Amino acid sequence: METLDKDLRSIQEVRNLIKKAKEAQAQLATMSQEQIDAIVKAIADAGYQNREKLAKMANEETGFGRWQDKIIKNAFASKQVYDSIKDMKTVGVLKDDKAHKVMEVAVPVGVMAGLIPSTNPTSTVIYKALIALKAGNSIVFSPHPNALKCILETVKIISEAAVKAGCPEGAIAAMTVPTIQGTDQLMKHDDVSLILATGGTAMVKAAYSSGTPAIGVGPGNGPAFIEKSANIPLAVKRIMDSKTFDNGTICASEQSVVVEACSKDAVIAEFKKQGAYFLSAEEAAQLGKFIMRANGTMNPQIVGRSVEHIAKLANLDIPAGTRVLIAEETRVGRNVPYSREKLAPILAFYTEDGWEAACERCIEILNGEGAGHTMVIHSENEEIVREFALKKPVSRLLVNTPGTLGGIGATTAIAPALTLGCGAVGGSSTSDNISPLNLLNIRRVAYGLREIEDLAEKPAAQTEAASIDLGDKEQLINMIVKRILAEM
Ligand SMILES: CC(=O)SCCNC(=O)CCNC(=O)[C@H](O)C(C)(C)COP(=O)(O)OP(=O)(O)OC[C@H]1O[C@@H](n2cnc3c(N)ncnc32)[C@H](O)[C@@H]1OP(=O)(O)O
Repeated sequence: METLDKDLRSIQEVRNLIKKAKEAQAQLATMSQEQIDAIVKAIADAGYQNREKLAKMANEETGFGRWQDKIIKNAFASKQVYDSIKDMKTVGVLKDDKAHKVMEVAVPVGVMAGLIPSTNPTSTVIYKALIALKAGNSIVFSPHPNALKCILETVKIISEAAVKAGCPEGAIAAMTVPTIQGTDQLMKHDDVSLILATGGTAMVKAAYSSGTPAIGVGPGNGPAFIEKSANIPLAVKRIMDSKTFDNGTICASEQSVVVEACSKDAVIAEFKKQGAYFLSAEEAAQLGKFIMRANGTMNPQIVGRSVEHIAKLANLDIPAGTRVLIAEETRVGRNVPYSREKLAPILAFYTEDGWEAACERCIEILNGEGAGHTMVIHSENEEIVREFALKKPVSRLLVNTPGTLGGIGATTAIAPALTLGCGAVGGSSTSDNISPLNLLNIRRVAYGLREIEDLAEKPAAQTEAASIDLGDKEQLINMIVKRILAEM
């Protein structure tokens, strides 16, 4: 009875939020680029100013990650994302190609639904609000229930700042009673035009099945291949820094390391030197039981947790100061937990004979889970990087950079984003790092350049066409019939 009541309240709330968001969007649609940009700047400034408070709230509420790193994530989502979009033209005429007589006009999609994960809650709200508003849309958030408080606080802070900068009330809103039924209603509502879904596989699938256009992010599971020409200490440092960043909660983070047999010893020695602990077969089996839940999905008990926490959970005795746990693995599959996505400081370690075998292993891992997402290669050999680029089922092949920060565009020049498209192979409509340009439609105003008869290929026919009076339908049909008969 109580659940039913909660569901009804959630559905009713969603309907109200969508109604207001629709009215707000109608006003946004009349605003100039300058007015929209002022709102977007206010959101970015508010997110940045509150980065520490929101980071601490997210960490405290979810138990995931490290608040120190969440500050960096909030700063990234506000400042770096803002810098990358601030000069983007997103309102009115985007392009006017006088030579080809085609003009492009931006058309906001309307009201958006934003699903927010518990792993990156506050940063994802700031990021999604920025890109939605920059494209002239309003957005209603569906918070992951385990991160409700910090998500609502973020929405409050940025929406108040936006309203002060001229944003209509209701353009940025969040469900305060998040239930599956309420979120379902949000995703299926006729007045919602686009869903931006980041979260667990089930929620992303629900978004795709809702009948509303959706941009979703499938699971990541990126391997990092250390090719023999790589600078091993630097490659290991980047992997360690990446895997420990916010305790591994970002989906572009490395999930396994693949090395060639010839450099195995050197790589293991370097990992140990930098604070990794290689689990024995028994220890790996013991910890392996905690990686997945019975239903085959990632176990929240290990997600975003420190090595000490995970070791205690699995009753492992590991050296103090260990930063990452590594298990040697030779298999890949749904029932091989180390070969799956582990948003925690845990890595699988594969050894292969030569780079071609390593290449095949990376493909096998990605086809097992994470196809279309991201992988990393550490190499000084351009030829091998090129070969990898041609073959891998990923949307981002990162080279000589940490996966976590490279994938989101913090240490690379790809678009700064916290929603990373996984392409068709990953069940996504785009392989882009999502930016405002993915959240608007383009109306093309195209002038006629030639008449129908100019489309005929044969010069003779063109001459004939030139002499036809376009108003004379009979003459035009006769000419077309004559041409068809001539070609038979
Ligand atoms: C760029 C990036 O880094 S994006 C990273 C995004 N990736 C992820 O978040 C990783 C995928 N997430 C997960 O696998 C899981 O969410 C975990 C492991 C992190 C956390 O697991 P849990 O806390 O059990 O959360 P889970 O997502 O399974 O959802 C718990 C419940 O909340 C519900 N729920 C989740 N999101 C919502 C929502 N937006 N609205 C309503 N209900 C929701 C789920 O349906 C589930 O309900 P149930 O218990 O009745 O089945």
